Amino acid sequence: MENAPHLGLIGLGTMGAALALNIAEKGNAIAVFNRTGSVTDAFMASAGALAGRLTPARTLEEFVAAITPPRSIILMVPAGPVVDDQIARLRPLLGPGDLVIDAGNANYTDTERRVRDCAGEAFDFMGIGVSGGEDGARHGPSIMAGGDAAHWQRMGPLLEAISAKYNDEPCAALMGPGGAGHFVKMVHNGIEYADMQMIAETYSVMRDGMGFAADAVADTFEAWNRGPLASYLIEISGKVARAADPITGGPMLDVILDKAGQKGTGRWTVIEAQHLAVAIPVIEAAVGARNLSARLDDRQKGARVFGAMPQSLPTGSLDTATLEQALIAGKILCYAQGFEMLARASAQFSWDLPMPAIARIWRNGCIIRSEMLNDMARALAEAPGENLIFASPFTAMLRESAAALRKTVTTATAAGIAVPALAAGLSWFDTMRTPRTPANMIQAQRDFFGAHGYERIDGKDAPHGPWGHAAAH
Ligand SMILES: NC(=O)C1=CN([C@@H]2O[C@H](COP(=O)(O)OP(=O)(O)OC[C@H]3O[C@@H](n4cnc5c(N)ncnc54)[C@H](OP(=O)(O)O)[C@@H]3O)[C@@H](O)[C@H]2O)C=CC1
Ligand SMILES: O=C(CO)[C@H](O)[C@H](O)COP(=O)(O)O
Repeated sequence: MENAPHLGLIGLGTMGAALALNIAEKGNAIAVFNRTGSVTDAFMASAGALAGRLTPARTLEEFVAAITPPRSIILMVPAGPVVDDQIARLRPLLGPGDLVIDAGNANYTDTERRVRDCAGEAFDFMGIGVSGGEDGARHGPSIMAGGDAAHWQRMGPLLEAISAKYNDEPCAALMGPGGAGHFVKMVHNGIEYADMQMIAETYSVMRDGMGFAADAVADTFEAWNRGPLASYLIEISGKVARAADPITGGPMLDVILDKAGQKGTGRWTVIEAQHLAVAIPVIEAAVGARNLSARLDDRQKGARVFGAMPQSLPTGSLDTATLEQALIAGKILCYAQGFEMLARASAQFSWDLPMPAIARIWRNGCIIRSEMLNDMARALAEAPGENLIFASPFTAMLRESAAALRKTVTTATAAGIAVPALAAGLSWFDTMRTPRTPANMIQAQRDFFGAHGYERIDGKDAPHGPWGHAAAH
């Protein structure tokens, strides 16, 4: 039976190879195919004892023929046209009962379109979000599935088996129909961008403002990883800061160009947030910071024209305990925005997203896994409709940490250390506790130039003005 798979996987890159081995390790036979045949050979050579459960194929025809119907075929290829191309190539080879599963980082609108397009086909289609990088894919990722109950009934047991576990609970769940799984994965990545950016901002304060060498930065992150900030991203930040460059012998961080890459999921999150009219300024700032990081020439010109930033902080003006509290506050505010976006999408698209389950399956396996997500899962279960800042224990944590966030943002800003994500979190928080914002001025301006109208605070009728329109010229 080992060589009669119902399962297949296309795309033996970083994620696909690791996922295929994970699937095989859990006792499943699986056929594998990769566009470049030599990659398949290298993959099989590295599979060791698991090779007996793997059926390599040289052509797509051979691959499909090697899978016993009903077939479940996982795609692990780059998002976008490559997925459409793979589906088009598979179309003539598949039959009733077959299921194609896109496990890459697809844009959820593409997934919705593919689900619609497959409605008239013999085979079926579902999209799942997978997080955890190579190690997660190999040993247990977090899996956000999109599809209907029948899809989950069919694929759920396998997805749960290969997923990470938190206290024996699988970090895999059905998010909702169509593109819901990929939407949740997209927001996961938006939060990932923001988490990473805020950590990088505290690194900047330590490096540029406090004169910390890389080892001192590593010591700080290691210490934080033993407290409320304990998380995969803090852990790897400590390891990154500790690493030495094999060429110069100096800190690895010091030789890495400060130009952040991005494949699009963070940008998609920001775009979708605008469509949903939900404010996620911490994630927006993180995406903007990546964009600005690419403009090295302009940044060098700016330093020449206006004077270089940042400057050192006055001695004793900030310490690592304050920075840690600032990051705790920033993290809570960022997740509050991310979960609010998920709640808004859930209502807008009638998805009924399982909010507590989302926090639960992010507790392990994925890149944003952290201790705090356990409390978030509990808070979302107790008060599903409530923004996290109003939920226990986060209200109390914010009361304790908000002053540190303000001190960090103001002190860093005074020294020209850019902390856009932390500052965006603070402004959002300040707005969320402002009973009367200056939006009355916006409404008056809109009515002045466009007769858009406004509401009065006393509820009385207010058609327009009075603005004395001659004054406009
Ligand atoms: N890397 C990560 O940490 C994570 C990645 N993802 C997502 O998983 C998917 C795969 O990523 P990853 O494994 O990192 O990517 P890799 O670049 O490592 O692998 C890409 C795979 O896709 C194949 N491929 C590329 N272009 C084509 C094409 N035109 N036609 C057919 N096959 C093609 C490659 O085959 P060949 O060998 O022939 O080039 C290779 O097998 C992406 O959607 C990514 O966003 C999701 C979570 C984490
Ligand atoms: O999905 C992921 C992690 O969850 C991938 O690693 C993704 O590539 C990260 O996004 P980017 O490359 O834009 O930083």
